[in-house]
Amino acid sequence: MFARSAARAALNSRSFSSSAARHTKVAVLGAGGGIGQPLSLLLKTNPLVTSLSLYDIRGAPGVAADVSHIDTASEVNGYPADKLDQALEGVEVVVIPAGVPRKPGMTRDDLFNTNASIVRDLASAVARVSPQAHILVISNPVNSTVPIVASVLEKAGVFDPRRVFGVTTLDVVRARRFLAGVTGNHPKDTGVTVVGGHSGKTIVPLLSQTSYGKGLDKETWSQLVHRIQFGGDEVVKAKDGAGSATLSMAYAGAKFTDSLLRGLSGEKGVITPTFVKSDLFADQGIEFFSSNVELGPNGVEKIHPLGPISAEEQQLLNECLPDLKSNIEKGRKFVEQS
Ligand SMILES: NC(=O)C1=CN([C@@H]2O[C@H](COP(=O)(O)OP(=O)(O)OC[C@H]3O[C@@H](n4cnc5c(N)ncnc54)[C@H](O)[C@@H]3O)[C@@H](O)[C@H]2O)C=CC1
Ligand SMILES: O=C([O-])CC(=O)C(=O)O
Repeated sequence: MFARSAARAALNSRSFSSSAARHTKVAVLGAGGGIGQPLSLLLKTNPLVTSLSLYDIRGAPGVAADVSHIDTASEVNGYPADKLDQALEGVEVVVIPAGVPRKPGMTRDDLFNTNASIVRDLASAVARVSPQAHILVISNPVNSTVPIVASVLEKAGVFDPRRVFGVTTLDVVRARRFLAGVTGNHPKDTGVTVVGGHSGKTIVPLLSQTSYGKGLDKETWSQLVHRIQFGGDEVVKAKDGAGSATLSMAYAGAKFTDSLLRGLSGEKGVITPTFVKSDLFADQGIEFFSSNVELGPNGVEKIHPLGPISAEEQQLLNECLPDLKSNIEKGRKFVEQS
């Protein structure tokens, strides 16, 4: 009897302290867009989110009114173009899908001219209003927009490399799904670590590290790698001018946000690839790199090394690094010259 009531008391105190630790206010900047709307919906269903702040230069109050009727505990507020600072007040996690998407024939780098200044200005507002926030960058080109955010925060004197993330989760989601399609297994059994950056040849899937991926014949392997690297183009082509991946990206963005929130709330062993400031290839002048990262109460807790990779994967990595370096430098230079 005593043991049971003591156990119940312990449970109650644990749930009290964990809910106290989990009062997380999350902002979505670009909430009215193709990604922003379903992402806001998915975040509304996440019990780790207690308050959702939806901002866009177009349509956020409408999205917020709609999403706010969903019967989960979190509160939702929408903010129009001139209320960015209010949207960011007290926010701990900021997810940024603001910016233009690709049309057929464009590379992600072709988005730089429009999206660089959008991301720079949003990052400046975060630096001013909620400098402690964790920033999750979805806007492309991620290889450049993440360095832009870092540079803006550095200029403002508030950069903490543990709190800035490029969301590369869609590459991981695709790799898992496409590998399952090839092997006939359930995707839950075909997890793949994807490293590097988030565009074309900078996306490097480490299939040799998975039991289902390492036995593939050469032809199947190279088709699979190509599909993972250029999965975004598949969607851009199929949408035929109407944009790029939005629904799968919202899923991936919600998945990564959930991982971060679990880490922030003290869960151990939350490990996922994300594009962060990293020492892994710093000796080659590459400041940011996506690899498995352990997430914890402070954001990035530990950056894992790549682990053993095959000769073919080493070749992919060799092709990734020069492009990644120039994408990063382009982002850095943009803020220097702003
Ligand atoms: N990291 C990744 O894996 C992926 C990234 N993306 C990128 O995400 C971005 C958004 O894509 P979509 O949602 O499809 O585009 P979209 O055009 O449907 O939505 C973008 C939204 O951003 C808003 N916006 C523009 N400037 C803004 C500003 N200064 N402040 C706040 N909001 C602003 C627009 O009003 C619009 O509602 C694109 O750059 C796209 O390339 C897309 C898919 C995957
Ligand atoms: O391909 C695009 O432009 C959007 C994107 O980043 C992706 O789907 O991976």
